[in-house]
Amino acid sequence: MALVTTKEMFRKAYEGKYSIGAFNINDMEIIQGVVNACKSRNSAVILQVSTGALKYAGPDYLMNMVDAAIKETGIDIAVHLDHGPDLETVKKVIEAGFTSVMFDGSHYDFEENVRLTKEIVDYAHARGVVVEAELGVLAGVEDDVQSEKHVYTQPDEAVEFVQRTGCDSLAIAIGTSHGAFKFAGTPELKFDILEEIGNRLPGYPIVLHGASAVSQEHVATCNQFGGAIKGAQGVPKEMLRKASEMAVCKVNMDTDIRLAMTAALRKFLAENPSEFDPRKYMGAARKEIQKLVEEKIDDVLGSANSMA
Ligand SMILES: O=C(CO)COP(=O)(O)O
Ligand SMILES: O=C[C@H](O)COP(=O)(O)O
Ligand SMILES: [Zn+2]
Ligand SMILES: [Zn+2]
Repeated sequence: MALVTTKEMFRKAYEGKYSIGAFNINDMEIIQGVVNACKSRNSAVILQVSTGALKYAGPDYLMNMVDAAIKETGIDIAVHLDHGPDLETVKKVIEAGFTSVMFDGSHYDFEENVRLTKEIVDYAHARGVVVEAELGVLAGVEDDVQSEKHVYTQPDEAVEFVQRTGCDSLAIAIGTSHGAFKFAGTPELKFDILEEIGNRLPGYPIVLHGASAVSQEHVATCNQFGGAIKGAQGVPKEMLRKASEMAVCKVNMDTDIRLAMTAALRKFLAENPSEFDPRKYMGAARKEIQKLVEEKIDDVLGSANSMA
């Protein structure tokens, strides 16, 4: 049982052809739902914190809840900064005890991304913290930057980028995007790019952002009980499974947690109109998150017993 970096997790995941789930955390119920599922499956996990979550909950609240989760469950947990924008934020979370940071320089040009990422890597490695970087741009809104089209990661650039920066893992763009509306038509991912990067960087862990599957059941439940979420579509489970068997070692999911939580809350409150005890409705949300994460481990990630 420990607070760990992702180093050993990724080594085992790569060899075992599975991936580790990286779930965004914002409050206690999300943390508990996720780690209870991981405990029940004996799975390692990454809990990741966006700058929005840092603002909402604060690094110390989140870190102390994660410490409690480790104590309670005994599972291996890495605490990771998601889409870190600058060195200042990186310094702040390392100070709070995070074991892994992402620097997202994907919206800079290649040379600037290399330079800034290298600076973060030097700072983090000197403190025993690992670094995820990003190359290529996901379509949609990312880090407050809107991109109409995917800018797929070029395998040549990926190899050069990893060699020059020394980053520990790399997020690539192969057609996924953030949020609940990933594809207008038939879902398609560029597996040829992932395959080539995997061949050119053997043993190197690749990260897939925007990897929520968007449960149609959760969307339907939201809509049945007062929601208005139209045309939501995620990455098909089989594609995520395939990516996990390839070089992808970290699968990022936030939207799926949001949908599970919202569906459970809407349903509970609609069906129990006289109830106003937060422990009842937040408890229902926590339970739904746990069920979601257990299904992820079983059907998508393949990370059960990764603690053994
Ligand atoms: O990539 C993510 C966080 O970095 C989350 O992606 P989703 O929006 O698909 O859940
Ligand atoms: O990549 C983005 C994550 O889904 C986090 O979203 P957020 O910035 O709204 O917390
Ligand atoms: Zn980005
Ligand atoms: Zn992301």
